[in-house]
Amino acid sequence: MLQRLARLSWRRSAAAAPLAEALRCASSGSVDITVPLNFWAGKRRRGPEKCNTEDVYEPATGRILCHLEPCGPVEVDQAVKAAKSAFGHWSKMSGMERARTMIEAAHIIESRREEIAEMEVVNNGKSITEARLDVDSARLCIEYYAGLASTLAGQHVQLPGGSFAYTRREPLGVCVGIGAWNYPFQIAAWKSAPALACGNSMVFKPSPVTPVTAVMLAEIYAKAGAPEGLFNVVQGGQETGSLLCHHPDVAKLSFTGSVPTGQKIMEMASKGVKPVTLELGGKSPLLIFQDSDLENAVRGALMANFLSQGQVCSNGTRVFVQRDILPEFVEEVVKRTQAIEIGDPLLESTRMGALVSRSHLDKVLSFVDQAKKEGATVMCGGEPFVPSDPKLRGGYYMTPCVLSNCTDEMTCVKEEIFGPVMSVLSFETEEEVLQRANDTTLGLAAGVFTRDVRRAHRVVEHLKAGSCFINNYNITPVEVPFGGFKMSGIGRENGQVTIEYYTQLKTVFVEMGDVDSLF
Ligand SMILES: NC(=O)c1ccc[n+]([C@@H]2O[C@H](COP(=O)([O-])OP(=O)(O)OC[C@H]3O[C@@H](n4cnc5c(N)ncnc54)[C@H](O)[C@@H]3O)[C@@H](O)[C@H]2O)c1
Ligand SMILES: C[N+](C)(C)CCCC=O
Repeated sequence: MLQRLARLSWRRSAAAAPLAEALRCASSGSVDITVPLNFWAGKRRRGPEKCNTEDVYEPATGRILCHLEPCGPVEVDQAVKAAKSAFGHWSKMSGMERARTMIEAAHIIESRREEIAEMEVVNNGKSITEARLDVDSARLCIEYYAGLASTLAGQHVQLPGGSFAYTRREPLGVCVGIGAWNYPFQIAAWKSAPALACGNSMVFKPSPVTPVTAVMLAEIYAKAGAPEGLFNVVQGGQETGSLLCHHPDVAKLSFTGSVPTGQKIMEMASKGVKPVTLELGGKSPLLIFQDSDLENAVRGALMANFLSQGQVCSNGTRVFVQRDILPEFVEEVVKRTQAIEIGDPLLESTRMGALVSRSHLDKVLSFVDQAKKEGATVMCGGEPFVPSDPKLRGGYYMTPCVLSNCTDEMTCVKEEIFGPVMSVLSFETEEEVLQRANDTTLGLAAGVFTRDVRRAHRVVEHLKAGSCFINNYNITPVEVPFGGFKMSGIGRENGQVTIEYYTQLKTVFVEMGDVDSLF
């Protein structure tokens, strides 16, 4: 199935790139990608002729998957020019017309769901079950903003003497999207869908670690009838990213990634006074009160920590459990964590695949070592994992880890680990846990489990976080805004409010009488 779908899809691009034969896809360990991964003005394109290519790995096996050709100033400029030209046309279309193209793109994503999900797995290492949900979220986001495209409207304001003013919600122009590696296809869709719905065009730069699927989205928009240059992909790392941020024809920057990079993006944006959306890291608290439904609290804690091998910005990695239920909670969480099936991410039975890279795996494991040194107890996991299948032996696997006896000063409790490591802390009172939960510079998400409805709302009112969950965790319906407080970010993705981040308001005064001049 995988082989058939991958061949078909890459053959479709063969007219533009006779390199499609190079892709032989069957299962983990058998994919080679040699088709170009840059895309602008309607076509896949190679990077600069003389560039230092970078190896891209398949996390499940540790094999080289493809070679990244980072774009330089010439290519970035070509992509931005293409986007600028598409903007001229796209921004003049009605919302209904734009919606038609976007809905068609959503249909194509639906029909290619399996193939996109498989490519995401091959490049990112997450389980196929999760990758399918990510593709669904991307599609739903495009459908949702297609629905909003025709609703963009201004206000009419009556003024004295029959004069009036009205406001127009106008697109910004060429928007730049820069993505992280943990949700490559979904991030590309979460950024492009609202941008395009509002009449903007986009140049998107995926993480150099996961370059493969954003370009599939570019092909899909093109196939759906988008004007050439509407959604472009340039590959590369920080140099390419910074060329994009500084480009004078770029009107807006939307970034998903770490706090230190977000700070640099904001600095670069300040040079051109460009608006920014920043979706940054987190170290989110999950509060479990003793009156919780324990089964749901345990499920919530697992969802808050182990999706995508723990590489999720919103993860609730500081799990505060009220003292009376701590032993029972830890026992159950550990039992379920030990039962998580780790292995080939393309197998249906796998629940945890490989971390994204060797260096990231080493970093996560070093956090576990540090936690031990600082006095935390490893209740389970935290070790490298070597699957029995020989082809997976070079992959980047580890056993999911639960740490107990954690205290607020420990590194594992203070820093974003971005791996499958849950830190469990105990607390006595609501007041105490709120103070400790908020004692961080970050504020992406937070959760509370309790059966007491009044406490639930009282607690979320005091939690300083952009996304709060009551009796659930890590669900992100696209109709609902997502984003952080404090150093976790600026602006929101998803929901109606995001329209405001991809448009600007023009006010028009209309005089119906004579000019009342003071001179
Ligand atoms: N809040 C959210 O929605 C969200 C979602 C996913 C990931 N994240 C965060 O992302 C981080 C992990 O992702 P990462 O390691 O890819 O982050 P990162 O900051 O290292 O890189 C993110 C992107 O920025 C680019 N980049 C790096 N330096 C740049 C520069 N100077 N100028 C322009 N672009 C530059 C990278 O090439 C990449 O595409 C975690 O901190 C995680 O919490 C946040
Ligand atoms: C879909 N999730 C799991 C909530 C992830 C949102 C994006 C953050 O990394």
